[in-house]
Amino acid sequence: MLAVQQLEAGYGESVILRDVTLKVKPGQVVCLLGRNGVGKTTLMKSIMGVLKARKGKVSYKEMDMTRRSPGDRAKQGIGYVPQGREIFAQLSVFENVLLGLEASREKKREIPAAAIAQFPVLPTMYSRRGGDLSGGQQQQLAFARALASEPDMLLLDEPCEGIQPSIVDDIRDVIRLIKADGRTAILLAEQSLEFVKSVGDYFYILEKGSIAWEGGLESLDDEVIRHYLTV
Ligand SMILES: Nc1ncnc2c1ncn2[C@@H]1O[C@H](COP(=O)(O)OP(=O)(O)OP(=O)(O)O)[C@@H](O)[C@H]1O
Repeated sequence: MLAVQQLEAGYGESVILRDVTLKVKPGQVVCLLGRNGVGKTTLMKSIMGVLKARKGKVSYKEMDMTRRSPGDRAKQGIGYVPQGREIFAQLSVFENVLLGLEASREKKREIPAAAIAQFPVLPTMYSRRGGDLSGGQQQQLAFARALASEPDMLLLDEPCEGIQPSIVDDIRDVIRLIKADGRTAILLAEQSLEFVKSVGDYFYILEKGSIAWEGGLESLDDEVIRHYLTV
């Protein structure tokens, strides 16, 4: 479904990602792990097209996306919940969700019920400004905005960062529901091992901008964790 091949990307003079190759199959939850600053967000941005690849290829559903715009990638069915959420503070909660509809493949007028079903608090806040919501509520809004386009691939960049435990549990439930439904694949960058182990099917570990390890849940043992993830 998603294939990243020998990707190189960076900022200005600095090369951050080198020779990154990974795959996400339909319906799979693939987790991207690694210590702070190894390049997880840079990889997410490169897959979404917010950051241009310098070398290598990003393909989605067998289509070469490497030179396509982020909007184009969204229209092909890639949803993105960026790190830090990037809610439009001055727009209302409703307008923020509507922005997700803009990315839909077909021109839809109504927010799909499934996009907000897991976040019942959001409709009660539709007229409030996005910037007035708490961090956890903003994260729910970022999910709803991404789900409004009914993506079949969802990029989640550290969705639990700075979020209170009850909302983390809600996010876990949403990911599990998406997984059980089987229609949307997920690439999840996350620091919390406990969280990724509870939802992930397959794991990649980034170290200094390259894939240093990959494997299934059973092989993500204490030795791997100590070697690549312990700070
Ligand atoms: N806009 C930018 N300009 C220059 N360098 C950047 C920029 N964004 C990130 N970097 C650098 O790229 C490297 C990788 O950062 P990135 O945010 O991708 O890592 P990460 O694994 O997502 O880290 P974290 O878990 O802390 O979010 C870091 O050294 C960071 O300082």
